[in-house]
Amino acid sequence: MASATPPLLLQTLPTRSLTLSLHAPTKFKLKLPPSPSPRLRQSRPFPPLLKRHWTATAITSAYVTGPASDPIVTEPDRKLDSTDDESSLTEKVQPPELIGWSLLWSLLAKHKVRLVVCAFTLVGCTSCTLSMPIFSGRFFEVLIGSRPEPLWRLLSKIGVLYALEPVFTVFFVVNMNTVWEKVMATLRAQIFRRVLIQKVEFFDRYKVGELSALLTSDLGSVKDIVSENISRDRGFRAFSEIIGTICILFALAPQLAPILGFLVLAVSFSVAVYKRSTVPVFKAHGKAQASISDCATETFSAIRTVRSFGGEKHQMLNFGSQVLAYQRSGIKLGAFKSVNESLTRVAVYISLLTLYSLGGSKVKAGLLSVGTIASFIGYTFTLTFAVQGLVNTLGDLRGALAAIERINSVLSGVEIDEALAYGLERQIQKKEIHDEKISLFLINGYSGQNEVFNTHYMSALKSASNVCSFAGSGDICLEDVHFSYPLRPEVKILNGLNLTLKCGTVTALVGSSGSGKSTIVQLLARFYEPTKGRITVSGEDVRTFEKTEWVQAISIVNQEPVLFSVSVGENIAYGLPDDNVSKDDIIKAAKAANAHEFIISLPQGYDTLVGERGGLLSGGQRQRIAIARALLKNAPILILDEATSALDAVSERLVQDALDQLMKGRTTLVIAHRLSTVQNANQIALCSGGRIAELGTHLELLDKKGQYASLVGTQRLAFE
Ligand SMILES: Nc1ncnc2c1ncn2[C@@H]1O[C@H](COP(=O)(O)OP(=O)(O)OP(=O)(O)O)[C@@H](O)[C@H]1O
Repeated sequence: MASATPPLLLQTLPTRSLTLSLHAPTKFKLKLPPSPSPRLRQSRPFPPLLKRHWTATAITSAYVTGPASDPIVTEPDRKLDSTDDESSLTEKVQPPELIGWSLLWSLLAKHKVRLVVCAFTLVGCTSCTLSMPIFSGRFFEVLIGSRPEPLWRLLSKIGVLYALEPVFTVFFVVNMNTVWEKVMATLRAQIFRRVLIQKVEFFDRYKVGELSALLTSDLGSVKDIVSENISRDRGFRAFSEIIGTICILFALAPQLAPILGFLVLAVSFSVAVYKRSTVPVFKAHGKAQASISDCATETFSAIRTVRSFGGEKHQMLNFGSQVLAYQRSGIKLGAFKSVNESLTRVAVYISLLTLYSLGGSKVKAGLLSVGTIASFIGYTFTLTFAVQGLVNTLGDLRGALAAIERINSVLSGVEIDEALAYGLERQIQKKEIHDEKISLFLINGYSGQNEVFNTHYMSALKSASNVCSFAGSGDICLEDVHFSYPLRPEVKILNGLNLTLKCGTVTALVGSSGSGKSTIVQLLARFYEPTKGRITVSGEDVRTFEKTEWVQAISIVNQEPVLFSVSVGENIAYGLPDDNVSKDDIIKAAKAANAHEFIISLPQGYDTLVGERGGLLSGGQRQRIAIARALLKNAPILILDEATSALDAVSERLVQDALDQLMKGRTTLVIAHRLSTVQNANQIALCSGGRIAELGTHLELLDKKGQYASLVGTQRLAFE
C-alpha cells in the first residue's frame, strides 16, 4: 500500500548538505539553506497542491545552473516556506515575461561580430548618403564656374561615393538581416516550447488559432521591425540620416538650419501624434484578420462535421461576416493612411517653400552660395524621407511592442506545467549540443527560461529510470482523489474517489455519461493533477516522477486516436520518439496489432502518408495503428478509453484481438460501453457521484443488484 509519508526529500533530510544519487550515475548535490524553516519540514507534500503564485524567489532561484543541468539547490524556496501563510501566497507578483529586454539582449549578444560590422557599415552608408547633396552643390558650382575644380575630379569623387554606398548597404543589410533571422528563429522556438509546456487547462482556455497566431502574425510583427525597416530611409538608417543631416545643415548654414530643423521636427511630431491616434484602428484591423483566420481554421479542421450537417452555407455566412468586418476596418484604415500621407506631403512642401523663399533671398543677397542652397534642397528631401521612414518605423515598433505584449500576456508563465518543463529541460540539455534544432531551444547564458522550475520541488523527483519498474511491479491507487477542472473550479467532478488498479490485471470503469470516467483517465495521464488526494504507483506519489518520464509508463488508446500527417511507419514509431526504431520492430508491432496486412496493401506500404489526423485511413485502421504504437511503446500501464466503441463488428473483432495482445501483463484500465468488454475484466468499478460506488466482478456486482445491475439491465442494448 501507499506510504503515508510524503516523499519530499527535503522533509526527511537530516543534515544541511548531502549528495543524492537521484539520476545514476550523476550525483546531485543538494545544498540546503543555512537555516531551514521549520515550516518547510511540515509543509504539504507538493507545491501543485498549493495555490501557486509567482514570487521574486521564483525568478532568482534558477534550477538549471549550467549545461550539465545538475539540480543544485542554492536558495530556500519561499513558496514552500510560506505554505502556511496564505497572505504571502496571495501576494501578487508579476510573472516573468517570455520576451523581455534581457532575453533579446542575450540573443543579440551572440552575434557581436556581425553587429559591429552592421554598426561600421551603417556609418559608412549613411556618410555616403549624407555626402551626396554636398557633392551635388559642388557640381552646380563647378558648372556655373564659381568653383575652381576640374569637373572630372569632382565626378570621380561622386563615382567613388556612388560605388561605396551600395557596397556598405549590402554588408549592412545582409548582416542585420542574418542577425535578426537568427534571433527570430530562437524566439519562435522559445515561444513554441513555452506553449508546449503549459498545463492542459491552458489549451482549454485558448483556441488553437489564437496560439498559432502568436507564432505567425504576432511574431511576424516583431520580425518586421527589422526586416521591413532595414532599407534606406527606414529604421537605423533613417535615424542616423536625420541626426547627420541636422548636423550638416547647422555646419553649412547656421542661419537657415534652425528654421528647417524646426519644420522637420514639426512634421515628424505631427505625423507621430496623428499616427498614435490611429492605433485602435490598426488593432481592430489586426483582430479582424485574426477572426478570419480562426474561422477558416475551425471550418477546415471540422470539414467532415460541416459536410455531414450541410453546414457550408452557415460557415460561408460566418466567414462572410468576418470578411466584411475586415473589409470595413481595412477601408477605415486606408482613410487614416491617406490622411497620414497627405499630411506629411503638405509639411514637406511647406519646408521646401520656406527654403526657397528664405534661401533664395540669401543667395540673391550674396550671403549663401548657389551650391549650398542646392545642397540644402537635397538635404530637405533626405530629411523628409528619413523622417517619414522613421515615423513608419515607430509605427512598426508600436505594432511589434503590442505583439510582444500579447505574446507575454498569453505566455506569462502562470500556467507552466513545471513537472513537464523540468523533464523537458533535462531531455534537451542531454541532447547533442551540435544538434542545431535542439540548440534553438537552449539559450546559453540566459537563465530566464529556466527559473520557473521550482528548485526544491524538482530536486525531490525520483530517478527517471524507476518509473517503469515502479509501474510494472506495483498497484496504482487513487487515494481520496478530489478534482474540479480548473476552468470550472466550482463543479466537483471527483469527490474523494478511491480505486486500486491491481498490478497486471484489468479494471473496467463504468458509469453514466458525465460521471467522470474520462476525467480519471486524464488524472492518471497527469494532464491534470488532483485538487486533493493523490495517485500512487507502488506506493509512490506519481508527482515524484518527471512527467516526461511518467508518460513512458503509460499508454492510452482512445476512441478517436490521433495520427500525425506523416507515414504509417513514422506514426507507429512515435511510440518511441527518441530512439531510432528499427523497421523490424515497427513491423512486429504492426503484426501484433493486426495492422500489418492492411498496411502492406497500402500504395507505399509503411511509407504511405496517412493524411491530416490520419484522415486517409478508416477508423479501424487508425485504431490498429494506434495500438501498434502503444505496443511498441511497451508501457506497463494501459488505458483503453472506449477504444472499440466507434468500430463496426469486423473492425471491432480485429481491434479487440489486437487489444487482447496489448493488455497481456499490463495494468489495464478499460472504459467501455459494451458488456462483452467489461464482463471479462478482473474487477469492475462503477463511478457515480464523484466516487467509486460499486466494485467487484461482473457476477458479484450483478448479485448486488445495485447501480451496475440496473445499468446492465436498463442499458442492455447499449452494452451488447
Ligand atoms: N476540460 C474540461 N473542463 C471543464 N469541465 C470538463 C472538462 N472535461 C470534462 N468536463 C466535465 O466533467 C464532467 C465529467 O466528464 P467526463 O468526460 O469525465 O465524463 P465521462 O464519465 O467520461 O462521460 P462519457 O461516458 O460521456 O464520456 C462532465 O460534466 C464534463 O462536462
